[in-house]
Amino acid sequence: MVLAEDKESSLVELRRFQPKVVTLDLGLPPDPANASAGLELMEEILKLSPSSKIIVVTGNDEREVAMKAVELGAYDYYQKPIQPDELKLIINRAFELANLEEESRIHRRNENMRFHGIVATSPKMLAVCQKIEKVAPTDLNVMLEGDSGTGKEVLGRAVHHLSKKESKPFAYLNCAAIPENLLETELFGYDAAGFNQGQSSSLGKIEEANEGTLFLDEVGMMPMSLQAKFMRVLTDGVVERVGSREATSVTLRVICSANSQLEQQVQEGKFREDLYYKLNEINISIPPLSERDGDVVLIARTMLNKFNQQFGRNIKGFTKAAVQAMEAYSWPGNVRELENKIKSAVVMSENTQISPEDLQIDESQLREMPLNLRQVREAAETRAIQRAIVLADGNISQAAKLLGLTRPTLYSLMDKYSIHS
Ligand SMILES: Nc1ncnc2c1ncn2[C@@H]1O[C@H](COP(=O)(O)OP(=O)(O)OP(=O)(O)O)[C@@H](O)[C@H]1O
Repeated sequence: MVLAEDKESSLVELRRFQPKVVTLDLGLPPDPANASAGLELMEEILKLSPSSKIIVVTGNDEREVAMKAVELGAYDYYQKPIQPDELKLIINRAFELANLEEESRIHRRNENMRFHGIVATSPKMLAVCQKIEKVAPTDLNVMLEGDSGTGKEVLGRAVHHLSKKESKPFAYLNCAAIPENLLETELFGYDAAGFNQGQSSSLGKIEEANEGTLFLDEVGMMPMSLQAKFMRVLTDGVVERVGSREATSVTLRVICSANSQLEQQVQEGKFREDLYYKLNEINISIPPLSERDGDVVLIARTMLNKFNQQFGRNIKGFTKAAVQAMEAYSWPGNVRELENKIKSAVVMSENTQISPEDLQIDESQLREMPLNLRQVREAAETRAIQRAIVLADGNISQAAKLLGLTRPTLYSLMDKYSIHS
């Protein structure tokens, strides 16, 4: 419990402690008989800490003032003389409500963060998630472009789960992982009747995905001969299995992933232009991890929890030096590399906190920092704010406290740097 005797000291304590519940006697010095200073203070408290529950304490004959306070945002009022047991009851109820509201805020935020397995807080990735939400319900084909390990597959699956086809099949095929001669049967299926080799017929991924979504990973690796055949599936809506002349109707939405060289492949005649445009109805470009301010630490913490559970470990967090190293590292292998480094650190570390050595970060890959002072300051402020928000689990009051700022100042900085909680 924190006590304050006047307006100034109560505002100082409020900034320091961000209390969940405040009891406020409206009769403040220097004129305790007049409630107007008390009401003004109440409004200031609510501006600084909107989630605080304020219980105003008024004189016995000040019911009207009490009602006015409630109208202005007080949670409840209590008329003197004080009966400790009664007041305690009201205070306990206020704490319960404040806790419930906080839980629900955390829950809502976690829901947002767990956007189908995608952990993100950076403006760039939040913009990608917004695009995905927008495009998912349309039936347009989507091309996800980005470097290896940036999360194209998880995002592709999110498109399917957010689409009208969620309850329909989702079939996945990695065009780079299957030898060229087997890719055709994987994709189009196989009809044993056309051959005499004792093999049984099989359904291809196209038919498997019928009425749902087909995800083609690394579509740029599809050989030219199959590109022509696949283009026919998309334009005519029919598929013929290898060894068969019979055409089966299919309706498909295709999501594919590609690296940044696909457009060049098209220019060089190595990938069909018509297929490229058919698959690229919507293009979503996924930024490398090094361009996602604040994501590294957030993803690292999420993965630490996941691997602690998976491997029965109890590593508490990251040392300051580890956080700095993670932020300065360029992550050429993107999220997959981060995932692997955290996994190996969780399994191997002998410490309670993960150190830079546990992460085996290659120091030659640490990024150079800019020299321009404004840029340095802005980047540092952005990172510090994002880190504080992550450490405070999204609680802005808590984050402001960690940063030594007031909530309104933090909000205006978040606005300035387009940081979302
Ligand atoms: N934003 C994210 N939050 C949490 N996990 C992620 C995120 N992005 C990727 N991952 C994880 O990182 C790993 C690599 O992601 P994914 O396979 O989707 O990348 P990719 O771009 O398809 O890679 P590649 O091009 O090499 O196939 C996966 O284990 C995935 O779950």
